[in-house]
Amino acid sequence: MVLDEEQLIQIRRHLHTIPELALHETMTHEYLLQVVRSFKQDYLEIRETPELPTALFVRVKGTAPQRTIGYRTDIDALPITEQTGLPFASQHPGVMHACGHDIHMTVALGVLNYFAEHQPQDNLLFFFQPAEESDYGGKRAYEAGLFAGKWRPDEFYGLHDNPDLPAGAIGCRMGTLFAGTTEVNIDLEGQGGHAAYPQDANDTVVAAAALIMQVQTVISRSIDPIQSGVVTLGKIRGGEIRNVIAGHTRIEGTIRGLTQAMIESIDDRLRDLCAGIGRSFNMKVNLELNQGGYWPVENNPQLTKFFINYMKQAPNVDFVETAPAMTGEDFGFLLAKFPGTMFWLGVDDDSQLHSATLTPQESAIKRGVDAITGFMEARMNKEE
Ligand SMILES: CC(=O)N[C@@H](CCC[C@H](N)C(=O)O)C(=O)O
Repeated sequence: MVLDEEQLIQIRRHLHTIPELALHETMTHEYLLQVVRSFKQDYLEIRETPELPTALFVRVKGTAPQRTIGYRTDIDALPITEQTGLPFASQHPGVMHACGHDIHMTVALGVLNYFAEHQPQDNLLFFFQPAEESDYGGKRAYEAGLFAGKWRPDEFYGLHDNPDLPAGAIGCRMGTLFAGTTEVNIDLEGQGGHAAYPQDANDTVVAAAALIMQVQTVISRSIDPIQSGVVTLGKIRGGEIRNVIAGHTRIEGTIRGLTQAMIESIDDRLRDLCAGIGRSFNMKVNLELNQGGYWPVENNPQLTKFFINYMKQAPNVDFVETAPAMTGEDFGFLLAKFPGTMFWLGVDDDSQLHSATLTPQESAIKRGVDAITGFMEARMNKEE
């Protein structure tokens, strides 16, 4: 039976109650399995992967396959305490689907459900991916060899919800859609001591403050203003009590740039600044930069042209040509391995992604499912 809009919304609401952090998506995985097993099984093959236990792969066997079309959704949530007041709000304290991955999963299930009922011409591969917000599950899956043999997509598609677009609208662009990112961890190791005797200690809070202010000059003074980049230091932790000088402070942040060259040049400036602070404050400053799989999301020219042309002329699809965004996505890694397209699905909300009040419009789900199934059917009827 093809899921109707109400059933899709119920699935989304259940997923919304059980958000889980990267690589810990066990309840989500179980629920996804349960839903997929409730679909018509004639053309489906479900695969669990001990190498990446919370991932789920589902293959739909085509009638006369010329290719395998991949579709990826992320499944993890964020360490945010929900403040929506919704009756189906998160039941997991301190964790929330604040980036809309509950919407992403539901759209993927809707598309899969449609093709479980209407056997496609090409093979389809659905990848329910753990760890998008951190820990780069897409890269992990690739490096564990999970896309080998019949599980290799010839082309790959995936979406992200977008509160700034009308509910159900599809947004996309040729070229770079999302930035590449580098996760930044900085540990300052000084000498703790009594608050009254700074001369005998080496204060990492003061050094961290100086470093944070210097980092603010990277974008404004070291980067071509015509291009763009971001450095956000989102977390700092140092010291335990007001009257003890902190011997250790940790800063965590993220670097963003639309090209790999930009990311690498910001990485280099950060290395220089950390080394300089280490020298001037006479302490160890350990900088760890980890790009993981968060490469710039580069849409494939040929496939994206076809995608955009389809969406522009499809009845019932509002298509919006979008600008590049500084959000990151480890789908960028997978798109560097397999050609494909990432796109936005509008969910029309005043709250931004990663906000405790994010409330995507649920009408976007069915419209997203219809747009994607229509696109996939059109793609299957194309020779190359
Ligand atoms: C769509 C989205 O919000 N993605 C995340 C990806 C995070 C990448 C990485 N963990 C980092 O923090 O650099 C984003 O924050 O853009």
